[in-house]
Amino acid sequence: MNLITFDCVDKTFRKGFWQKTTILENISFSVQPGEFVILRGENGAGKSTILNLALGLLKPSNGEIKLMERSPKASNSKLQVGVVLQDTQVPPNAKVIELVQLWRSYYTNSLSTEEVLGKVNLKGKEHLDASGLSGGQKQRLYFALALVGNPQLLILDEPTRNLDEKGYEEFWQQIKLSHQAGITILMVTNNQSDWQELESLATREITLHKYSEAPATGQIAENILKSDREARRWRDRTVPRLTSEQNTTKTRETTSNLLPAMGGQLRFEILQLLRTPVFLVMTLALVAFLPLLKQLGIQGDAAIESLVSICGLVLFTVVIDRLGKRVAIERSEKWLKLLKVTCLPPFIHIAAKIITSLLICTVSILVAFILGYWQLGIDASFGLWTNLFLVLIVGVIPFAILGLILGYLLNPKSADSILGLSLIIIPVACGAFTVPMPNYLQDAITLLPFYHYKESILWAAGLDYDQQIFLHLLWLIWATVVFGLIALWSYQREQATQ
Ligand SMILES: Nc1ncnc2c1ncn2[C@@H]1O[C@H](COP(=O)(O)OP(=O)(O)OP(=O)(O)O)[C@@H](O)[C@H]1O
Repeated sequence: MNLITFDCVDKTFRKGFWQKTTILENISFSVQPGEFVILRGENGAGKSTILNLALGLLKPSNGEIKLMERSPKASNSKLQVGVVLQDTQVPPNAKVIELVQLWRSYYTNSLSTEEVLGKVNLKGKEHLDASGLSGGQKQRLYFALALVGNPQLLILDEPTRNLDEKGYEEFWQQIKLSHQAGITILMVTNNQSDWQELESLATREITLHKYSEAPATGQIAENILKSDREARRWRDRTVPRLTSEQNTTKTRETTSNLLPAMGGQLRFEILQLLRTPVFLVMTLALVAFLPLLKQLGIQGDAAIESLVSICGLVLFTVVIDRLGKRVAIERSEKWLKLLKVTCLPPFIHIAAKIITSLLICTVSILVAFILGYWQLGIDASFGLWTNLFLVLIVGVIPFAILGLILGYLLNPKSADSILGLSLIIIPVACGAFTVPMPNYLQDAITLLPFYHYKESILWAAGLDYDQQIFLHLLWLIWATVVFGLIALWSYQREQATQ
């Protein structure tokens, strides 16, 4: 079994609208269990591109790539893979221990937090803000995250960058132990001092030539440094082999960890939310406008109508803005890239974000209802409040998914402008404010999911609506399915264009 297979792979990048640049052409190689492979080459030759392709972060222009005998885009291909890449970031407001615990929740066979922090000597730094760590400490943290899942394969891109002398020695100590324990390693390094260590460890060296300077034999040249038998003898000298029973356990334990991963991701999102409560405060501030309506003498049906309009607007703002902008920022800050090289399935990432936003929505609706009852004197039955709550919260799900789509497709600046604009256009389109418009525009509006959300809310609130509730609910279900599929596609597309 090959752990990594590249079969006749080409990679071109777009340069401007029309032009394309070829970076890799006809690249074939494989990495087998137990190997320690060095990938070297000049700056810009395409080494990181090869690693990004191997991890499914980029799509090959031609050819086939397999990671652990699966498509590298499938999250379960990374169940036994630990990764340190260049150009990734930890999120702001997350502590070292929280990141390690988050990673632990993804893997069934994970190491304990203590063990993994001990391996990279970050003990005592558990409660520090991860984004505030020094460059070398961050590099140790990335290595810790790579080791957490107890991987069989380590993919490391310039892992010794920024390490001080002590960090460097500790890193190589861990690498030796990992390799002795049978972990396969693919490492990219241009650091000259690494070569001293690599001389005794590496089993194979792959040299990558720049596409434009490649010899007739092709872009890659392989050099065996240690025969298979020699490498195995070296490992056998230092570690006892796994018994067949231990081997079976290891294989059995590599199924995905969906529920704990969902729990871990949710806990992490909620912590992030509580540490940056701007959204919660802003949302509550908007809802707190309700008592003003009392001063204006608004009562009865008009009071319910105002209440549901404000709720709809607040919910829409929360899901579109929070999800869209947050995801766009996470992408540009390369935090998403760090998540994508784990085995976290995309739907868990998407679901955890949506659920946290729905939590903010729930708090806002409850505050609005309490104010409606207390300040505006809305005396509705328990059944009506419940029905209204359910329609408000369930009906906003397609828009939450739409927010995610925008976040995956746009950069933070464009996301900000488009989201800002939509917050004006959509309420007008839904009739929250009366603006004269031609008939054809009014007809076109009935095709928008926003219109169906508004009509469903009016129905739930017992107000005047167009008597087509099943049609509206069907439209919202249809929009959820279609937006859900587009969200998964845009997540994949984002992977392909990073
Ligand atoms: N997403 C991208 N879009 C366009 N060009 C890209 C993209 N990613 C990489 N490149 C180009 O591909 C080439 C190879 O880049 P890559 O980072 O793989 O090289 P490298 O061998 O890892 O370099 P280094 O040793 O400096 O890290 C570079 O010319 C780079 O500009």
